[in-house]
Amino acid sequence: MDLASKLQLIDLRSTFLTGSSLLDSRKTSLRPRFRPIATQPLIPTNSSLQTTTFFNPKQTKYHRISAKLSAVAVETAETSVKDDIESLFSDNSANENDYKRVDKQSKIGASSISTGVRLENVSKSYKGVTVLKDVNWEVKRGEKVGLVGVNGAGKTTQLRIIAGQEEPDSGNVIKAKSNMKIAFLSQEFEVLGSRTVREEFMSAFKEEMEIAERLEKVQKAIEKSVDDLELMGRLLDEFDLLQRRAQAVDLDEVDAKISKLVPELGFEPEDSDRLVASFSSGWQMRMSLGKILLQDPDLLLLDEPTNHLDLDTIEWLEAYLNKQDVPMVIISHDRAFLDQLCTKVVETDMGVSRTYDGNYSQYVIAKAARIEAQFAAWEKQQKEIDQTRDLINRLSAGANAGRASTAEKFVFLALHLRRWAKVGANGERSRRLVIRTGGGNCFNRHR
Ligand SMILES: Nc1ncnc2c1ncn2[C@@H]1O[C@H](COP(=O)(O)OP(=O)(O)OP(=O)(O)O)[C@@H](O)[C@H]1O
Repeated sequence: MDLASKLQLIDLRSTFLTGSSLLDSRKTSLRPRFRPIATQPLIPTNSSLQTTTFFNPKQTKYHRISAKLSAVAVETAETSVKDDIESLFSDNSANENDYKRVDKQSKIGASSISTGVRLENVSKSYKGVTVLKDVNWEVKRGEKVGLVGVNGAGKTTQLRIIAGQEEPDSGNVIKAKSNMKIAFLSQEFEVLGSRTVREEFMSAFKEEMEIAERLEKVQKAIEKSVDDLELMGRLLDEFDLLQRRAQAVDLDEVDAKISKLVPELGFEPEDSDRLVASFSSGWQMRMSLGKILLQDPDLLLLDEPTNHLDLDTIEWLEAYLNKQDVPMVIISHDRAFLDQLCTKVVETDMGVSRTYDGNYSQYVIAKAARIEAQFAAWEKQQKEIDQTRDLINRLSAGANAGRASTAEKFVFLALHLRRWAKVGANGERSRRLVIRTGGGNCFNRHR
């Protein structure tokens, strides 16, 4: 395609930048500033295309937008002019690598799931110390899983494995889709005090921001490349590509989403222009959470989100999270918080996980009942052991008196004692039976 056709094509495609709510200059928006460049020849003056206009003059309204944008734009190092120009062109290999990285972390196979994530036989050790041992559980859409366990039990490790920040030593993390958006809200809220509230929300749209910023840079480069037709052709191609990407990510929707979310999070309209630093940690948490939700995550991981929050904010957070349908995993030492939210509790104890349906109170009751049942079974076993030991003692006495043979004693032991080794009060092997054939006691018990 020749240069004239490319310019014409871009002229048509650039209409996505016009006629939207984003043209309202009272609002801060994601749009970059596009100045009309028709006053300046795009290509040498001997060309018939010199008066071609491919940006809408209305877009001069983006001055304020651009200023906002630059505050959140990713800073680039000053390099040579040539490097600057080359950096404007898309690097397709980056996307490919991203894809490979994501694919390595997730498995989609026979046991795939339609929503959320499943841990299958996940094990993890640090420096030879086992933290997780064949851990199994899952979270689906509509479910809120509370991860509980003592300090150091491996709760955060599980979240980090799900988020792809750690690799399990063995086992699988089955994800509903390979490019799953996993959002992680920790107690350290990721906000920048020097941004305004609206800029903070805009920063959630990393890809969209990058596209908007690059569109602006490429446009400037096109203006400066009038003496180099080959370069201009490449830049126009890049511009075309970026515009198509901008259409795909739908920049208009970004702005609408932010406008909808701001009041939902409890902010007043005038708060949009206030600096993040002027808000308390509770309000900064709302911003952090808002940014996460703006990205429509497929899975939400929360690690101690209530730390440093006042009671009112915790209650607001409970109510807000309760309305969300996204699969959620929550680590919290705040039992009331877990009680309000959880539909399922996964306890990790000595590296082993156990799933309980219901909220935190139901987990406490179910766990108590399980321990009671185990204890009852253990007590029953103790009685049987004592009774059997009496019988053995009597048999031994009988054998000494010539009434039972050694073979008869061993048959008795085989029948009655093997099962004792299997179950302890906590379900573990609690006793080891050692049968001595010599004199003295018939067996020893070791706890
Ligand atoms: N990168 C690491 N290197 C070495 N040991 C680690 C690493 N990450 C975690 N651990 C150890 O693994 C164990 C589990 O840590 P983890 O943070 O998952 O526990 P937790 O249940 O979240 O604890 P807490 O409730 O205190 O946050 C701890 O003993 C911790 O010291």
